[in-house]
Amino acid sequence: MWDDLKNHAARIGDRRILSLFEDNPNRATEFSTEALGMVFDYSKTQLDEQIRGALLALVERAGVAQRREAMFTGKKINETEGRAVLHTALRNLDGGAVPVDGADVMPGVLDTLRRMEAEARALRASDVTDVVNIGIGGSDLGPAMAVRALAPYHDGPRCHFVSNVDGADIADTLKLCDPERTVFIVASKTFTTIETMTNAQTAKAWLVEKGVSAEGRFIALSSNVAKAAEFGILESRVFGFEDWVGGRYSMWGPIGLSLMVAIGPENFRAFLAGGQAMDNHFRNAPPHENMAVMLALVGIWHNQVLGHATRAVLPYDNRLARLPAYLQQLEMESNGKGVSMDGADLACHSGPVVWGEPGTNGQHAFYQLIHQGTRVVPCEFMVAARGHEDDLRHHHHLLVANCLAQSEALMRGRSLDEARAKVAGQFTGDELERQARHRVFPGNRPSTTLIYPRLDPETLGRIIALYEHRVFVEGVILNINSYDQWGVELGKELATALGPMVSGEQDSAGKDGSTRALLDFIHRHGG
Ligand SMILES: O=P(O)(O)OC[C@H]1O[C@H](O)[C@H](O)[C@@H](O)[C@@H]1O
Repeated sequence: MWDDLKNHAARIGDRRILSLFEDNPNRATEFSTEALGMVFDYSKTQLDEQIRGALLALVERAGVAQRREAMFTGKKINETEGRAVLHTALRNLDGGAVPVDGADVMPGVLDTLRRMEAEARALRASDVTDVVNIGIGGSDLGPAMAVRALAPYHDGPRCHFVSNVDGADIADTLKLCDPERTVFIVASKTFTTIETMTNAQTAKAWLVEKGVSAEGRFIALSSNVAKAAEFGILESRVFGFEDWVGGRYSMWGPIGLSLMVAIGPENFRAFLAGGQAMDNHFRNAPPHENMAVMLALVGIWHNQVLGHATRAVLPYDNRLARLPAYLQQLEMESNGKGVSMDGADLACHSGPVVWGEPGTNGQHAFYQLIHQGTRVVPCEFMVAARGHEDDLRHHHHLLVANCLAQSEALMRGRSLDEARAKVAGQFTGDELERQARHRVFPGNRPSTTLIYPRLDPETLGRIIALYEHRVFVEGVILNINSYDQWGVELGKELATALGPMVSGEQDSAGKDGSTRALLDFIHRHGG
């Protein structure tokens, strides 16, 4: 199968993407997927009928449909941790029963959702002005991204996000808060993560220092209810979730509490409904009309087949500024693995490096490399037809024009002849030639565009669920367990061992020369 795809790559050679549009006037519709009011346009890539067919054969051969049913029905597809993968249950608002080990998880899910709603309503009605979410990774990136994304719906208390163990993070945040009117949400699935526990203790100490009782000022979001109680958080303010919710998939449940406080329970339900609608689409649409499947296949084509090691996520939607960071965890922690399900070396490359920034800012920074660098960076553009600022429609028109211009420029490029014509009035002879070469754009660079009406809560839910399912499909095709993260363990172990060496309680004997020299520098400079 991979050979088949490699043969297609050889067949197309340096074929111009633009010529595919000339050959087929319906290409834009035939090579895009429409679902739930959004369009995923992958026509500005090299995909043709045959390549799409070969990619769809991968879906069939990997058993994506069977694996998908196994996920939705609570089978323990996270095999290295022996867990089901059921973040979809958290948004299964009007769906049926979801069994894990023979018991329906839905009554518990809906009960927790109602408790969260009561808590959010109480907080929104209280004199609390600031809510600080203390969490990291999956207990931070989702709500932090979404609170920013849905700013136009934010009518609750201010929300802050403290994640880094760097004291600067919490210190800068606490400066903005009134201790009498601040509530801390300690978000940690395990309730053992050192960064989060350290920040939570610092928050508690800050309240004490300010003469404010910590009682009633802390809420816990965790699957380790016992640990949360040990920290002194009232049981009624602990919102639990089960081990079948992975950290980076957890914003749909209790980890989303800060978002619910910000935008209100109704809007949060709309976000969940958007996710659920994408689940239904993913579960029911045939592969070639399935947005998540096609998004995954385009990714596989660019990364595993053509060998482009990175992909850029470029939202032309400033409120999605944290989406690239969110997707970095979602995609790279899920599919950044070198071993397949059965423990063998992966037969192809793992998932790509994901990076990006909102447009148009990125254009004035790194797009130079995207247009003229020697490596190809497949770009994933995202844009809303309409913004929220109706009185600033001219801004939105410029934003959209830039988004469309970039994908067109990447595809079209600028030939040497065109470049010569650009500088003909300024230079002559060899100098004209030299100057022209600098102005050539190779073009033929692939991009996709996800376009949606407007970034409202439901649409955000659809987009996030879409990317979750894309990761799932890529993971199944690569035969990766997308739901564990053993690769983060070693650094944590070594950090624990290094702690006393940094503080000077223990000497650094046995460490490598570089680590010892760095420790030495820190000690010499008062660290
Ligand atoms: O929610 P927590 O248990 O505190 O975990 C926070 C994060 O830390 C870990 O190191 C994992 O790599 C992440 O997947 C997780 O989201």
